[in-house]
Amino acid sequence: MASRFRGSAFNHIEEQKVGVLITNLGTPDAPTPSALRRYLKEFLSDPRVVEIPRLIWLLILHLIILRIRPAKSAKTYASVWTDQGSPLAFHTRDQADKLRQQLQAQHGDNLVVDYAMRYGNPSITSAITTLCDQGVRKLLVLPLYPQYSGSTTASTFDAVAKDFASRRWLPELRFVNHYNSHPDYINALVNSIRAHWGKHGRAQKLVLSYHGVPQFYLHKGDPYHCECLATTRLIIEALELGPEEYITTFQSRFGKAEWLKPYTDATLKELAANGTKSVQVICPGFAADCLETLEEIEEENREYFMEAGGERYEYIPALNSSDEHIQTLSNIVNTHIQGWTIQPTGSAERQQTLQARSEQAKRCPHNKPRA
Ligand SMILES: C=CC1=C(C)c2cc3[nH]c(cc4nc(cc5[nH]c(cc1n2)c(C)c5CCC(=O)O)C(CCC(=O)O)=C4C)c(C)c3C=C
Ligand SMILES: [Fe+2]
Ligand SMILES: [Fe+2]
Repeated sequence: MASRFRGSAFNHIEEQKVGVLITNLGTPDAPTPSALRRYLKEFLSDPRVVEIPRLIWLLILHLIILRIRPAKSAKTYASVWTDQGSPLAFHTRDQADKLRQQLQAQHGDNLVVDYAMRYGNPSITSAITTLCDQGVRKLLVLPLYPQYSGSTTASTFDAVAKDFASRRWLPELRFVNHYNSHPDYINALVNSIRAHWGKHGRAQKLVLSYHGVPQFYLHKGDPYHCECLATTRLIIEALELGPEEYITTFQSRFGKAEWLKPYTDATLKELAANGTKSVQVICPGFAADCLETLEEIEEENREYFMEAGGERYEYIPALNSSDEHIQTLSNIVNTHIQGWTIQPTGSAERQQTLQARSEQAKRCPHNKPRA
């Protein structure tokens, strides 16, 4: 009888490894309407992302949004696309490569690192399968969302749980909920702002812009808004900024409902109209540069500010795969894997013994694939 549970091609007790899976939101495979349609369909069908009655939403999504938005979004994606693909894809890949280097230098190669996207590719299921096939029995998932939100963090957990529901032998799981006030993360942001000031001087106003969510998510208990404000508070305390020298805003509004306020675009227009001549914008909720920072903040909002009378507009890039960011992520991982034994890589001789046992173990019934 075919089984509904997935087995790993091979994972034997001898080969227990620790796996670290970093994830981000996801991005289309290409800046084309068809790739965008696929991506937006998966993303916007997630009930964690859009919380309006299912039937009504599915009608709006399929009859209106998926007919109009893919072509429009494809154009904006094309404006930030690189020869390495979508910025979010290549930054996340690069973060995983550097984090792997850093963690394996410390723990050896019985700790493995991979990355996945909540929507699109590489999927969470494909990454968990790759990790389990390598012998991972203890899995740490680190979503690269510093601030917790049901629409992002919890949705990532849902995808892991959905994958686990079809897996026979579950790895032990740990999941990082948030790191919005982690001292290393705050320091990394503060140092990045200071480095920018060192090169360009200060502006009149520091704008800390976070991705928005519908306002009713906050009223229903989502801690996202508070976590953003906490991140801001810790940054401005470290920089010793006064109330007139910074502002927290929310960007990337979608649809007609009210989202968290103040809106980034309206604020920048207002600031310029009221005489602020220079601003520096940082997006402390984005671990990597992506469409929402490169196109919306760096291009679109610059235009709004300059057209309304602003004179100097600077975007301070996301932490991406800077050494300090990788060190921060590595410290977060090390905190969360405490108590998990990672077997040393061992000598060539030990490797040979393990290899021989692996061959033997492949004949062991509980290691047979049960696809
Ligand atoms: C429709 C509702 C949306 C909610 C709620 C939402 C929350 C949310 N998103 C991010 C991070 C990212 N969002 C990105 C793109 C993006 N977001 C939405 C919609 C919602 N986001 C859409 C429709 C899109 C796609 C772009 C477009 O068509 O306009 C991205 C960038 C992805 C990329 O490919 O570069 C990120 C990152 C967070 C952190 C968040 C809630 C806290
Ligand atoms: Fe978004
Ligand atoms: Fe709040």
